[in-house]
Amino acid sequence: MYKLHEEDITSVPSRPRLALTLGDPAGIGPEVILKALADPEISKSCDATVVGSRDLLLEIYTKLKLAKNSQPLADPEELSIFDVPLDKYTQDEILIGTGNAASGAASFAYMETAIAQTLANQFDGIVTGPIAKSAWKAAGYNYPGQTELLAEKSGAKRVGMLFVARSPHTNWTLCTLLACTHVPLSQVPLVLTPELMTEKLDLLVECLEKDFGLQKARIAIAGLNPHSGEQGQLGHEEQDWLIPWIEKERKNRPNLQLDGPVPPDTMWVKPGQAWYGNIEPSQAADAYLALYHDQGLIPVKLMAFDRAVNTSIGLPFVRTSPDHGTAFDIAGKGIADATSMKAAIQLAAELVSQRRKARL
Ligand SMILES: NC(=O)C1=CN([C@@H]2O[C@H](COP(=O)(O)OP(=O)(O)OC[C@H]3O[C@@H](n4cnc5c(N)ncnc54)[C@H](O)[C@@H]3O)[C@@H](O)[C@H]2O)C=CC1
Ligand SMILES: NCC(=O)COP(=O)(O)O
Repeated sequence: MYKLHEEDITSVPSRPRLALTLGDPAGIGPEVILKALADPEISKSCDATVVGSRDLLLEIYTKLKLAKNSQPLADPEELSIFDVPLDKYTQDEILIGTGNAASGAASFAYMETAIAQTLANQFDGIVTGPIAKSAWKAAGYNYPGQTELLAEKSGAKRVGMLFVARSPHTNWTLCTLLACTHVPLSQVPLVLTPELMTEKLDLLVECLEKDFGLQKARIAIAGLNPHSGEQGQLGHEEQDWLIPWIEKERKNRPNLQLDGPVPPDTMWVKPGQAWYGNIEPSQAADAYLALYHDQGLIPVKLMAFDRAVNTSIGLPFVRTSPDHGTAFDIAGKGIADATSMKAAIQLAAELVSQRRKARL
């Protein structure tokens, strides 16, 4: 269904140059990067440069090697590393398993470095290790997430948070865009507007065309309230603006199939069936537009927590990230699963190749 294939990576002259930020060094970011780069399939898919503190990475590597049932790890001595050294005070304050001001300052510095280097054309894209927003805040950086920092530094006016996951059962691809992201639940109905929805739909359509080769996509759009408001009985947003907005967009975009507002609980039945192979993939939509963070991410993580990729769309370069967070509870134990980080690296490499080809 989608045009992306592994051979896309090898048919371009040079391998995609990817910056891999360590994320919060107190979390599992360094571990999943070292595990991912130990896999030859992953390391050959791109020219990877780890952006982070070399000394700290060596220290974490040494500890992880001693962990029980230690899985293969790339040796930092053999990796390309863009060193972001930390002062001794900051390095001493970093405690594996606890996000704090020091770990937040470190992960922020890695991101700033990777973004600056990518804007200076040293990299084609960034794969980010997970950070803790609270650690950024403790370090004095008040951003809701990495996406917002990326948008600000790159000057992108519009940005979208898209989760992409390929089913290991059927190879079907689940694409879920969040209309609003790090917004408290009480603010969601206030933040959602027809203008915001149009912006997100534009981004999604551009991405499906440019990155996934889909010109006539079918997109399912969730309702906000139970049963999409049950004709106003269980909430009014659908009648007030969501249904009129979808009808207007249907008229404006005749090449798209826009379903919705789909009752939010049943919206995920078909993708679940397509994911597990219980229906033909063609019966599911090409992409799902969820109205808020948990409406989209609970089903994505139920189906694909081990392999979904958080993809920023609308930036001037490729950015992907695993879907999981810092997992402080297991950091340093050597048990973190690197599948989502591997998928994030592979997808970034594919997207870079796809965009290069589109420019030819
Ligand atoms: N892209 C990013 O930077 C993201 C950052 N976060 C941040 O991470 C921090 C922790 O968030 P949580 O909600 O606890 O989510 P989390 O994803 O860090 O952890 C949730 C649960 O899943 C487990 N887990 C997560 N990744 C795993 C892996 N690769 N292998 C094995 N088990 C894994 C953890 O041990 C934990 O039990 C928060 O500060 C949050 O803001 C959360 C999601 C994405
Ligand atoms: N739940 C997604 C998430 O927290 C990722 O945020 P970001 O750091 O990629 O902006």
